[in-house]
Amino acid sequence: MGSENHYQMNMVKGEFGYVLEDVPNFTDYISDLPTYPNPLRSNPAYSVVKQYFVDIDDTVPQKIVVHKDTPRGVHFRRAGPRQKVYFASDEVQACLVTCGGLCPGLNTVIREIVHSLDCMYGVNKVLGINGGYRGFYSKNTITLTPKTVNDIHKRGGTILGTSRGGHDTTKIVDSIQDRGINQVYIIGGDGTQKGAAAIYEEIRKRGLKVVVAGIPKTIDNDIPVIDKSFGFDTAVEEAQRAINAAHVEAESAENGIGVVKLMGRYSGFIAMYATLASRDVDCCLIPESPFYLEGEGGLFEYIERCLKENGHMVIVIAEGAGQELLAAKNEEDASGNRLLQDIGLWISQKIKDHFANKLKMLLTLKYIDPTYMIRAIPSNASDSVYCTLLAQSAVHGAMAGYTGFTTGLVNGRHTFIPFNRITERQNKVVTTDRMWARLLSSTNQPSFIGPKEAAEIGKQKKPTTQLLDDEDDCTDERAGTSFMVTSLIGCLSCGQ
Ligand SMILES: Nc1ncnc2c1ncn2[C@@H]1O[C@H](COP(=O)(O)OP(=O)(O)OP(=O)(O)O)[C@@H](O)[C@H]1O
Ligand SMILES: O=P(O)(O)OC[C@H]1O[C@](O)(CO)[C@@H](O)[C@@H]1O
Ligand SMILES: [Mg+2]
Repeated sequence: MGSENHYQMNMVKGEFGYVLEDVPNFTDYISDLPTYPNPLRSNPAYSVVKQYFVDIDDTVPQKIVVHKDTPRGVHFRRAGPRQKVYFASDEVQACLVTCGGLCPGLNTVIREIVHSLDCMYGVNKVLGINGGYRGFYSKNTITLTPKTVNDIHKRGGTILGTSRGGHDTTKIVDSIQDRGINQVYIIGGDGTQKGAAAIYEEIRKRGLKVVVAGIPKTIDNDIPVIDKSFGFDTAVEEAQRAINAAHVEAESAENGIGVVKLMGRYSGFIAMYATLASRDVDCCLIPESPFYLEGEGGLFEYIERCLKENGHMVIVIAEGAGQELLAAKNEEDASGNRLLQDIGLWISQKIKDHFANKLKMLLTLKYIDPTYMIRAIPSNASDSVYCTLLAQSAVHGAMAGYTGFTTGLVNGRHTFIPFNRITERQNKVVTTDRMWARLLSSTNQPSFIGPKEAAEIGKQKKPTTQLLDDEDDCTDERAGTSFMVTSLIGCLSCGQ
């Protein structure tokens, strides 16, 4: 076994190409810390469960499809309760913060962290940071108890409020120190996890016994490594209502077209899965697959064909699709994310103009933008269970002295993932993988790839049985989970 220690990740190498990308622990930078038996041992609910505690050597492979001679590859530490903990119950002062955009399930995660700390570990000092990162140094905190958070999972949004921008590492860590906080739970997307990594690094530099635990939140499902993010199933489910409405409108009119815009700034997962689930969608446009309007193989030609054949059609478009076709806006939000133009409105106008002016064809187009309505609802049943398990994993990890980690589901198992693995790239739909092919074959839409480009892609293609090893390939395979979408279709990223 060899090992390399970095601030954000401890890499342990074993035999047969085994690699453990381990998360930091207090023991990496603080010596002689006292430990305590896990209070769950005497908890009537859990004490009877056989093998309740996770073995120190349990790890979860990132790739589950292997050949007999392939290296064992990257593994992550399995989440779950440990025999020993690094905090006495009355020593813990925890805090929770939510950052970035809204997502179904935020309140469920908040509730479950507060409840897990209390019911499992007897921790009852928990603060809520108001209004995202800037709340650490510019707002009052709120006290969170099992009673005050008891019903919040039934509501959308976040009871703590959220914001973009305002991440000031020094001020945040000063505030953590001043308030005597020693467990920080940070719920948010890719930007938030980058901010959490900076907070963890500063805490470590100061040598503080303070856990930084991330819970990945992204309605767009744009966080890599994990099987999927909470709220995604809910978003796909809720999107069906908008697609159904668009279909009803389109079907009821002569040459009816329904256009539905769904969220997905850089990743078109919601649009892709909502399309696959619906069966009423004739065309799905996502940021990862550039498209064009005019000429052979273009969108207008396809629309004309659909209208001739069926008399109506439904188009789903992700908000980040086709942005290159619009005049650049060059504006950013407070976190530095590029502000997008309304592609749904733009494309609706283009379609109307084309059919009225060029083809002199009468059509009825209805544009539906349900994006914020979808984001604002509470989590559905399967996401609620997922949120609960993520929250419990974060609490178990924190109590066991792990820090600088994000909790996440990898191949259906809960794991602790180093921040740098979560923040180094974005999860995107891979248009050369099977899932996008399934979508194209289900809608019959053009691939918008010219014959020349297709030949190029064909040349680059690896043999079909080759296992995927480099970072652009699918690293998100998962075992069948009980979740609605994943269990039916497989890997969200690559469609294996
Ligand atoms: N590179 C970074 N370093 C430190 N903080 C960051 C960084 N990127 C973003 N943040 C902070 O993280 C918070 C959330 O970031 P952002 O608005 O990009 O949302 P997000 O977490 O990516 O969620 P989503 O994009 O899903 O809405 C903001 O307060 C922002 O200042
Ligand atoms: O309007 P806001 O709050 O900046 O959020 C919009 C963005 O947030 C997201 O929902 C991600 O959280 C994106 O899909 C979307 O582009
Ligand atoms: Mg983001």
